[in-house]
Amino acid sequence: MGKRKRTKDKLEPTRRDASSLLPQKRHYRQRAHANPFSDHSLEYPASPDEIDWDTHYPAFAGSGEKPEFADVGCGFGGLLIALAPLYPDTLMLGTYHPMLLSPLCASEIRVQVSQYVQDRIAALRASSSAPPTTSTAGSLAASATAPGGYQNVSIVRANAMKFLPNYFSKHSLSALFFLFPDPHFKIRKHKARIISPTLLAEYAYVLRPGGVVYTITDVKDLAEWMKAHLSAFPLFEGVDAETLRAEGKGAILDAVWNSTEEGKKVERNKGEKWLACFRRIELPRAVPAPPL
Ligand SMILES: C[S@@+](CC[C@H](N)C(=O)[O-])C[C@H]1O[C@@H](n2cnc3c(N)ncnc32)[C@H](O)[C@@H]1O
Repeated sequence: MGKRKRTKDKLEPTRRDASSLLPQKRHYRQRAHANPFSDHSLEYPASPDEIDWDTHYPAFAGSGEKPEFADVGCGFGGLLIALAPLYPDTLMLGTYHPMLLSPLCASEIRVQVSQYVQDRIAALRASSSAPPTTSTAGSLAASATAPGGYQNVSIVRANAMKFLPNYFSKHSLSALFFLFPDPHFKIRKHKARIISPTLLAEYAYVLRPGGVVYTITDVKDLAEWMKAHLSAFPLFEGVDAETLRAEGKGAILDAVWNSTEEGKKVERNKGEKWLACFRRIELPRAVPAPPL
């Protein structure tokens, strides 16, 4: 009798034992036909009070809790998934651009990616509430014991450059993340950058005094751009990593540095990363007037 070939089907059940609950990125590809400027097909809430947060965070239903951490441009959700068990009582919301094909995350087509992250959160929640199995999948095994069971994370498809205050009320956030944002290299595209003087006023509005803006990028020019704009804005001031670590925010810094999919890609490619953090201060500080 000849050797029997191990077919794909025969391998499937074993592989499924370990990872079937978690969605796989390769199943979430889609045509790249989206019109980058048409995000108006989405309906936006008129204000954060119109949002049914209970559907986002069912385990917190009726608590009146609202998101306190916002990851603007959350990609494949790495930061949220890393932070969720560290702050199980803090609600976190990630946003995506609803349509645009990111020049940097070329494989990310929003609808598909947001579906992937939604499925990822659902799978982590389900595996956290299920009795432990003999699964060897590290992330699932870890999720089964994760404090809070990922009930505190959710995402929305929303253009944060236009609608952030529709999701977050005044001073409601204690942390705002811009991790590896799209660089928009060309000068004529700089207006599309997620950090700009006009938008900083909105970020200062949704962040509470004492709250922190975390930025990181592997693009030096963008790092300088973000630092220059944030430093020049009267309601933000730079805060160094040592100070944040002394305040107990070291785990956040580690997640910002290590946990996102873009960050991991930069790591694999041995690229450099530039981290910069800024505190939302209570009263505007004097800043030098720009040269005429
Ligand atoms: C390069 S990816 C970075 C993803 C993730 N932060 C990471 O580090 O892996 C840029 C992200 O920004 C999001 N994005 C771009 N423009 C946006 C906008 N105007 N509003 C909300 N999200 C936006 C994209 O959907 C994408 O998730």
